[in-house]
Amino acid sequence: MADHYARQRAGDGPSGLPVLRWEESADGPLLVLLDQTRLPGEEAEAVCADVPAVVAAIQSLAVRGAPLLGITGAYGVALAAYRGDDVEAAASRLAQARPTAVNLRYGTGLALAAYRSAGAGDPGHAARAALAAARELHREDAAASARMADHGLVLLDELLSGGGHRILTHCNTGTLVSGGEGTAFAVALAAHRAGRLRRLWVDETRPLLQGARLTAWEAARSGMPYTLLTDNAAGSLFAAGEVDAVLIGADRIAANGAVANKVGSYPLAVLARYHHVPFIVVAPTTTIDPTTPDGPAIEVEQRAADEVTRFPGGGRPLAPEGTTAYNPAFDVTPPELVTAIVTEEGAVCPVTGDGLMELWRRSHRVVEG
Ligand SMILES: CSC[C@H]1O[C@H](OP(=O)(O)O)[C@H](O)[C@@H]1O
Repeated sequence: MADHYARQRAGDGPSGLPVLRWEESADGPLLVLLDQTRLPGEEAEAVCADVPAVVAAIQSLAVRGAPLLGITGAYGVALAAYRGDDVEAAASRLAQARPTAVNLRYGTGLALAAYRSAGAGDPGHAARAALAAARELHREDAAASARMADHGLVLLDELLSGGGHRILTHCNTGTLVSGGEGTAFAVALAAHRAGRLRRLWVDETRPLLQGARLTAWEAARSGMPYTLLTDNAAGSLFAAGEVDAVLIGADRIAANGAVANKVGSYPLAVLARYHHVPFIVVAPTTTIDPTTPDGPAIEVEQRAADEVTRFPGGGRPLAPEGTTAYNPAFDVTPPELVTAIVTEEGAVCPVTGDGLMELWRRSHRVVEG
């Protein structure tokens, strides 16, 4: 099976490349991804002709971010169906490619349900049904992103006084994680467009530096007033009174409102509580998992030590050979430290399980299988 391969596109300034697209080629369909491991220096594409290539792209974070993982998983099921592969096995591999972001399981489940309901009698029809489901999820996420931006800006204006908001964000939650303009970043972008973003503080987000590499790139493209900081510097910003609110995304939200998000989010929640700063999570309802009761039940992905012991991208050593490393991709913030959760259906503030489930029920279909 071909691994995903890079396809250079002539860089013409700020990227006009789509984050993800389905392409019909003479040899069959392709899933073409903006390779996020190459940003910000290169705007290159990872071209996936089969599911192993899609799985490799997910596991290498060439494509990443909970909502986009769900969309990618759905297209991956369609790719398997068009290729005549074992679609059930492909869906299982895709759903398990990364364990924490529930969207991946949800997106593959949607496309698989569409494929199954089309029936085995006409494989072409079943493949088209899976692709249609992926495209609908893609459209729905774009719409959800816009609605989250609106709800999030209203909440920010309610919680904060004055006109200029100083927002701290962690990891990357913009167009690179979404069918639209993202989750938490989309709220900051809406504040910027409304003239109410005084500063976007961007955590670099060790070890893979999604903040430095991706959020700074997106903020620059959008003309936002942003400043990069090391993760270690966040505490002194709070102490200096320079943070009005924290805006972050999520990879899985448990039924009681516990939030799994990029490692380093939980310390920010503790800092925010100590300094009486709102800690706001922005995520579509597809990130809420009613089957996960609480934070301890969330499986946290553990990643390779060399992401910590080497410069990003497998560069030269940062630590002596043989150094072991603790490298969880995420941590879990308990609901009592979360000021609000903003979804496309509205915000829950304060965070309660009942309030969260009400938002989930407003938009969620039950996915069989
Ligand atoms: C709102 S989805 C973005 C979410 O996903 C990131 O994780 P990763 O870069 O490993 O995919 C991070 O947790 C972001 O908050």
